[in-house]
Amino acid sequence: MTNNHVSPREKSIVFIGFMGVGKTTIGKLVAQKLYRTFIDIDEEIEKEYGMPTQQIFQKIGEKAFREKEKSLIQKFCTQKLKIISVGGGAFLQKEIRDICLTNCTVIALDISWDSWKERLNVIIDSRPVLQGRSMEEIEELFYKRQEIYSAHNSKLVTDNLNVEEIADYITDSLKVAWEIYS
Ligand SMILES: Nc1ncnc2c1ncn2[C@@H]1O[C@H](COP(=O)(O)OP(=O)(O)O)[C@@H](O)[C@H]1O
Ligand SMILES: O=C(O)C1=C[C@@H](OP(=O)(O)O)[C@@H](O)[C@H](O)C1
Ligand SMILES: [Mg+2]
Repeated sequence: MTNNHVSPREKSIVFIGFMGVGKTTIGKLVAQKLYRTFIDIDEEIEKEYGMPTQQIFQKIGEKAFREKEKSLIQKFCTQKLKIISVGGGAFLQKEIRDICLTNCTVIALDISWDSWKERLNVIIDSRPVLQGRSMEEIEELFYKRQEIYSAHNSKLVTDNLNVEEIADYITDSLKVAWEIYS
């Protein structure tokens, strides 16, 4: 089942981008502004396993996490009218990229390395992928991952914007696009 036949207005919206760029925060705000249901795929995975991501990686392993990530993305991204934030590693899987791009409007949130590194302290405890890596290794991962985020419908560079400004900009842009295509 796909929902690639649905109108742009009804398509679910998916936020992608590197860990800590703001997908969960912005997704939640955009959902509120558009009166839509918000789904955070990491939160759904955590609910299924009954433990935080950190523990899922430690006790069950990344492979199981990635399988669950794929099946939940398949489940929610084929529904209409949802606002969905996927984890920063989701687009490593081609199947996930295809599901999202076929069924949804994919918005990439981008940030420069200089701005992002200020955020590392806030996020590191809950991001197993970043732990035990040097700053140089994290920087390398940051740039390597940019390739997978290039598969999108639109992109916003978020440097120097607060979360309200970002959510307002995205909401307004979506409304304009929906008017044009209606
Ligand atoms: N535009 C922004 N400016 C400042 N802090 C931000 C911004 N967007 C997100 N944050 C903060 O960065 C951290 C990571 O945000 P989060 O939404 O969890 O990112 P992601 O889901 O992409 O990993 C949170 O503490 C959040 O409050
Ligand atoms: O980039 C990644 O590999 C991951 C990103 C995380 O989500 P956020 O991008 O919301 O931090 C979460 O899915 C998990 O820790 C793995
Ligand atoms: Mg998140």
